[in-house]
Amino acid sequence: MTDQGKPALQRQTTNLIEKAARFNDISEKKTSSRDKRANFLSLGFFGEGNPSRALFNQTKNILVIGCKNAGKSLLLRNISRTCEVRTLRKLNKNQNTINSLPALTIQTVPTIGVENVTCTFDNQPLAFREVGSQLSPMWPSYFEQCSTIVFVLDVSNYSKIAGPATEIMSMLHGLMTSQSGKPKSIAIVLNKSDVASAEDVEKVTTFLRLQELCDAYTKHFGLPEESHLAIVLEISSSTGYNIQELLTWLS
Ligand SMILES: Nc1nc2c(ncn2[C@@H]2O[C@H](COP(=O)(O)OP(=O)(O)OP(=O)(O)O)[C@@H](O)[C@H]2O)c(=O)[nH]1
Ligand SMILES: [Mg+2]
Repeated sequence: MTDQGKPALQRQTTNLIEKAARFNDISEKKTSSRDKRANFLSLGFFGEGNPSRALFNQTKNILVIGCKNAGKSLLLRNISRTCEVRTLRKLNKNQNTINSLPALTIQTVPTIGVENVTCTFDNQPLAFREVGSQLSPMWPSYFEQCSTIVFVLDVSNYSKIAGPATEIMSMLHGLMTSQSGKPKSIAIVLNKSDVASAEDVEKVTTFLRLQELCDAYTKHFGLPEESHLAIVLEISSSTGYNIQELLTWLS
């Protein structure tokens, strides 16, 4: 039977099926499977510029520890703000860098117990958990639940530096001797670098042999230096100095 001979409804259906087949054929040739996934994801369900990471990236659990008043809570406030501003700027297709935020002047209160903060940096979900200094004997029990540890060290007062250094050594030793699977990433952040009395961070790093400790830790797990498994970073939770660098390393 010719097309003319077919009932109208059947003809229309055949046309539609042929059209759909042609469209698929063209789309198949034009679009690689990767592009197709990106197109699907860019439908806008997930908000940000490259949402595939938000969908496929697992949340990273980050433990934030350090002595009393080291600046852990203020660091988390600044991290939250930096993530929000960066996301907004990206959405507005403004700029990707955040250089000009005013210093954070909010007052923090000593953390009793545990404080959780979640945010997203470049579509990587991050879950921070600050465990207050009062719980320092229990820090090792939190190691298991995280992939990364940020140890905050206050470098504004030289007399306060020796205590945390011992904590860092015992933490690294504990992690090296534990049998848990994947090695944890470690950032030792030298905070309050904005304070006039702050020790020269290179001096602190050398004095406490922090870089050597990080290198030994990385080597212990058979990883090259370039893996940046353990890093030392000068920051200021107040001015935001190097917060973006820390977030880049974390994500
Ligand atoms: N100038 C300056 N002050 C800071 C910085 N980071 C923290 N502070 C101040 O140090 C004090 C303690 O900061 P927190 O963030 O509460 O310290 P913490 O480590 O969370 O303290 P605990 O929860 O008690 O263990 C606050 O008065 C902060 O404003 C910094 O980078 N520069
Ligand atoms: Mg706190």
